[in-house]
Amino acid sequence: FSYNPYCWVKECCNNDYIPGDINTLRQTLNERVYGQHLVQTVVEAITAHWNPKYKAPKALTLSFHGWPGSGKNYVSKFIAESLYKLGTKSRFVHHFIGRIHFPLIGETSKYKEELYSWLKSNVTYCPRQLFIFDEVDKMPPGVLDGIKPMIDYRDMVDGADYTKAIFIFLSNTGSYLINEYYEKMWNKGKNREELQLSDLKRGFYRSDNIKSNLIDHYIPFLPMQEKHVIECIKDEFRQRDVLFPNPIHIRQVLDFIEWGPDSSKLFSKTGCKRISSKVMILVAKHYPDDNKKSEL
Ligand SMILES: Nc1ncnc2c1ncn2[C@@H]1O[C@H](COP(=O)(O)OP(=O)(O)OP(=O)(O)O)[C@@H](O)[C@H]1O
Repeated sequence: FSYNPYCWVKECCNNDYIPGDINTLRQTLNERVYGQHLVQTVVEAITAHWNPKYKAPKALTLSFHGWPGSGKNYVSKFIAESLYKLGTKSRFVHHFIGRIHFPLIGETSKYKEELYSWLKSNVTYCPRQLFIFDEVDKMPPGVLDGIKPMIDYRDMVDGADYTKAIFIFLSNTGSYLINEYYEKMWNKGKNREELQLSDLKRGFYRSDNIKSNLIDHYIPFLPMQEKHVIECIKDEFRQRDVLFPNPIHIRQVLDFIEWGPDSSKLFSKTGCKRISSKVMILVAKHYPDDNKKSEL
């Protein structure tokens, strides 16, 4: 552990606090994220990015696209938790939300300036920062222009080195395109896992908030089908100590979910969102504390 007593009590910019545990990330994404085989690209990208051998030429920029409730925030949380000892509570992990942090179009230049100096002071203190921008599609256009020099191919920008930073942009942009493409595949009887990154890339280029040549990896999140939602429901029961929920109760949660599109009713319109409140009610009603672990 660190010899600096300050670091015994406060988070420091060192390997103890930033272990960059890629193996845990790989395993967690494999085991806990359902139906998103393409997210493994993230593991490869981060492995290469933080390996000094490869000398990253720029900050790593990942752009997650997809339907609500398909796992974009969920995966970002796992990235933060495996790279930083304090996870999302780390002072090196920053989460900006479009509608909350940048609500007003008229304030665009102010946001741009503030964002620039905020990012700069953080990266100057510790280069291994994680910046997550959620709801990118709901930010006033132009806010992210201010950070372009920081994610471009440059060793130093204004005295700061951004090449070890990671930027993740989350949005629903392109989700109709992803869903339509996947529905067509499904109609042809193809497997979900046959979908490749390259199949969808062109669509993202057209509808992007940031200059597409500065994004290193576009990750499409596929819409959630019934079998994935069932897994999410079981997770919610497990979190409340119900290891073997009654299938009738799983069905009751499924019945609350709306399915679309009209042509196939293949996907949950809310992905795996809004499940927990339903599960909570069922657990309170049907699983008294003393027999939670067994099937009722
Ligand atoms: N692919 C998935 N595998 C397992 N659980 C998932 C998955 N997608 C979503 N969930 C569950 O649903 C919750 C909500 O998902 P999440 O917040 O990641 O959605 P999102 O894609 O970020 O949606 P939005 O576009 O509305 O921000 C997660 O906290 C998780 O519990």
